[in-house]
Amino acid sequence: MNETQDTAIALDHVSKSFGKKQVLRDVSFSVARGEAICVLGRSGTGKSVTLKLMIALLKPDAGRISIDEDDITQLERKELSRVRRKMGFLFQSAALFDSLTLHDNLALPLRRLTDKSKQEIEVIIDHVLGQVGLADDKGKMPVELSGGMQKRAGLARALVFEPQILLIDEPSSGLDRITASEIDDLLLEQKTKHHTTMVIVTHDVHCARRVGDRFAVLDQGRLAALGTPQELEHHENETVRMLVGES
Ligand SMILES: Nc1ncnc2c1ncn2[C@@H]1O[C@H](COP(=O)(O)OP(=O)(O)OP(=O)(O)O)[C@@H](O)[C@H]1O
Repeated sequence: MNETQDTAIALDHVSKSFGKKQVLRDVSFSVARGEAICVLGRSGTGKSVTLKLMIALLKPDAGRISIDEDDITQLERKELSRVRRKMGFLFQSAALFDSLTLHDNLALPLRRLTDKSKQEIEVIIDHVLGQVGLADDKGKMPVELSGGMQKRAGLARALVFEPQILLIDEPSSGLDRITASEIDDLLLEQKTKHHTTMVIVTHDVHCARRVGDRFAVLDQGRLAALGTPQELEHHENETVRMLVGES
C-alpha cells in the first residue's frame, strides 16, 4: 500500500485567520488509516479550528485538506456530504436535541439520511447504545442523562453511520477521572475493534496517552511537534515537553 492509500486525513500547508487574527499558520500533518492522533496545545491555539477544518465547517485561507483522496476545500456541497458520511463528530457539548428521547436523537439522522427500514434502524440503535453502555436508557430525555452519559450518547450518535473517521473535541471535559477513563475505554475499543481513524482534541494527557498513537502539538497556531509521546518527551520546545509530560 502506498502512502496516499494509507492516509485518511492530510493537512497540507493549512493557514486560517479570523479577521486580522491568524489562528493557524502553515500547518501540515497527516493521519494514517486506523491511527489515533491527539491534538494538544494551550487554550486558544487553534485545536478546535483544526477539527472544524477537517469536516469543512470552516474553510482554510490557504492549503489543502484531504479526506482519503478528496480535497475537501474544493468540493461542492453534495460531494462534501458524501465525504462527511464517512465521518463522525463528537463536539464539546454532545449537542442532543432536548425535546427528543435518546432513541429519537439517534433515529433522526438515520431516518433523514438513509433509506433504512424502521427495523434496521432499531437494530443499529440497540447496537450503538449497547456499545456505549446506554442500552437501558433509550427512552430517557437528554436532561435526564448525566454529563458522562451525555458524552456516551453523543458518541453513540457519532457511531450510527459506522464512521471510518471520528473527530472528537474534548472527550473528557467536565467529567470526573473515572468517568473520563470510561470514555477513553470506549474510544480505545472503537480504535482496536473497528480500526477507526481518530483525531482527538484534548487537554487530558492521561486520555491522550491511553488512546493516542501520536500527538500533534500546536503552539501559537503552528505545528510545534508531531510524534509518539515517547518521542516528544524530550522535545527541544519546553511547551511541548510540558504538554505531553505526565503530571
Ligand atoms: N468562528 C470564529 N470566528 C472568529 N474567531 C474564531 C472562530 N473560531 C475560533 N476563533 C478564534 O480562533 C482561536 C482558536 O480557537 P480554538 O477554538 O481553535 O482554540 P482551542 O485551541 O481549541 O482552545 P481551547 O483549548 O480553549 O478549546 C481563538 O482565538 C478563537 O477565538
